[in-house]
Amino acid sequence: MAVKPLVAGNWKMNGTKASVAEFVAIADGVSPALADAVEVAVCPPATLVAALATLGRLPVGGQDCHADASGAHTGDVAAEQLKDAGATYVIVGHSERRADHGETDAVVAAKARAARRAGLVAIVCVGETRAEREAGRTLDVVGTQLAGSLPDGVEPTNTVVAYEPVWAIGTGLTPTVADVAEVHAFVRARLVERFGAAGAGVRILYGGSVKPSNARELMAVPEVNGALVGGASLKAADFLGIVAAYA
Ligand SMILES: O=C[C@H](O)COP(=O)(O)O
Repeated sequence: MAVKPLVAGNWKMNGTKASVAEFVAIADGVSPALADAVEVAVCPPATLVAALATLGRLPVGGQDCHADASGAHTGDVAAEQLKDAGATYVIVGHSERRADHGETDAVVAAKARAARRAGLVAIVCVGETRAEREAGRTLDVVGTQLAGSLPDGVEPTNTVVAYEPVWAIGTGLTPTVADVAEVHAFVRARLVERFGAAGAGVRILYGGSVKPSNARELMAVPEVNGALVGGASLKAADFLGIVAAYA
């Protein structure tokens, strides 16, 4: 099934009001022809979601959401609040959330359900640690995370999966093309097995040290339907250099 790729920037805990100019520079760099070929989105910190979304230039996403729609959860953001701020996407289950906040697969699935309830598309992250890869457990780990983190009823319109090997995030290291191909083929097979035809259309992004210099090679891997980009999404020139893999 032909799917339109997605390149999403995850600004993580970076950015202030001054970063709006960088977002505008990214949007300015996405020509109509490029926009036909690839969807480009930015997930800024929660403080900037409304400011960027209000511009109406590119889809915007949150980086996390609470499973509840409202209530006594100091410091958390509901999917409904992100939607209200103009978000289209929300990342859930990023390995930094899993590590820093002890998020389990069940918690991630509850957040993905919350995203759907609010009308957001959940970008559900999975990926193995270095120790797990070295122990030959990559597919086991990714399979378990997928089974536990994806709620029932996944459709291409409500869910994106991001495969992000933890050891590749922010390190400059990437898996070989063959390793990326193996994991993405595995993820696709699991999606189709569980969700049937819908699973064939769900976009599977690769994330972890994607740069302008390696984007073309990584984006050409079968079943890689785009990228989730951290550090290189903070500068418009770098991010657009990655998006250009689809030009
Ligand atoms: O969500 C994005 C990933 O964690 C990748 O980060 P990175 O591109 O800085 O390696």
